[in-house]
Amino acid sequence: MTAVVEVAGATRTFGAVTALDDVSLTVGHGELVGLLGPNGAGKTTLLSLVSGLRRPDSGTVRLFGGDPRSASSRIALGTTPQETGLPPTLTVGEVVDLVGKHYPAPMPRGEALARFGLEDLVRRQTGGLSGGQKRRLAVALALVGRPRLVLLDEPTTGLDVEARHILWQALRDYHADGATVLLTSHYLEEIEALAQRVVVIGGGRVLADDSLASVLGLVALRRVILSLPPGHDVDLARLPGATSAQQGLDGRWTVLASDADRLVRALVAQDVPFSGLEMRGASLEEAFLTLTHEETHDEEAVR
Ligand SMILES: Nc1ncnc2c1ncn2[C@@H]1O[C@H](COP(=O)(O)OP(=O)(O)OP(=O)(O)O)[C@@H](O)[C@H]1O
Repeated sequence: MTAVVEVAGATRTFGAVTALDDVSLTVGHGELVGLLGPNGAGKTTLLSLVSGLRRPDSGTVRLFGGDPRSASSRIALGTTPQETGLPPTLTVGEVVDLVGKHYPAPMPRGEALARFGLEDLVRRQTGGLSGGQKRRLAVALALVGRPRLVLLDEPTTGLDVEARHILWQALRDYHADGATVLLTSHYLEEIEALAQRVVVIGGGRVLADDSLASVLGLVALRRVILSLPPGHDVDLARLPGATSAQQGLDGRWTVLASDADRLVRALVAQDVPFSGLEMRGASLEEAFLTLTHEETHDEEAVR
C-alpha cells in the first residue's frame, strides 16, 4: 500500500539557515507519529513540505503518493497550523458549516462540536471565544472534512489541563476511527500520551525515529536522586554510569545515569555515605536532550 507521507532526502534552506537537512520520513496508514524537537528544529518546516505549503530545495515529498501541492492529494488532508485566524463575526456553528462545505462528506456540525466539547458554544461568535476555545475549534475544523491524514502543529499550546485532555481524547478517537496523525509538540507529556512512534528532530535532522518505548530505551537514561551529608565532597558526575549531576534547592542531588546499576555499585564500592536513594525513569525531555547532546558530540568528534 502507498505510504501516506513519503519524504526522501528533503533539504530546505531559508537564506543562510538550513531548516531541514536531508530528512527522510515515511508515515504509513493509521500511524500516530509525534515529531519532537526544540524551537527551530525544523518541525514546522517539515509539516509545511508535507502539506504542500512549501517545496523542498532538494529531495522529494509525496502525499498519498501524489504531489502535496495538488488539490487531489490535499483533499484528504486536515491541518491546524500553530496560529489560526477565525472570522470573528461568524458563530462557531457557521464556521464549522463553512469549512465543511469544502469537503465531499463532512462531519455533521453536531458531531464535530461534540468531539471537542464545543456544543454549548455553537451560537457564540468566534471573536468572543477564549484562546483555549479557539484552539479546540481550530482542531475541530481540521477534522470536519474527515481527512485521512491530520497534521497538527503544537495542537494544545496555551490550553489548560482539562481542554488539553478533551483534545487528546478527540485525537485518540479520530485516530481509532482509522486516520493517520502527525503532530508536533513541545509538551513531552503530549507526545507520551498520544504518539506510538516518535521522530526526534534537531538541527534540521532526524536524530531518532522509533517507537516511544524504543526512543526512551535508546538512551536508557535514569534519574538517581540521593542526599549526601553536608560538606561531603564527591564528584557524582564523574562516577561510572553517571552522565551529569545537579544539586537541587532542597540540597538533594539528581544524577542522570546512562547505567544506573553501575552508578549505584560505584556509590557503594567507594563508600559514598548517601541516603534516601530514589530512582526514576527519564522523561522524554531528558532522553531527547541526551540524543541532541550525543549528536553534537559526534559532530565534534568528526571535526
Ligand atoms: N520563513 C522563514 N524565513 C526564514 N527562516 C525560517 C523561516 N521558516 C523557518 N525558518 C528557520 O528555519 C529553522 C526551522 O524552523 P521551524 O519553524 O521549522 O522549526 P520548529 O521546529 O517548528 O520550531 P518551533 O518549535 O519553534 O515552532 C529555524 O531556524 C527558523 O528560524
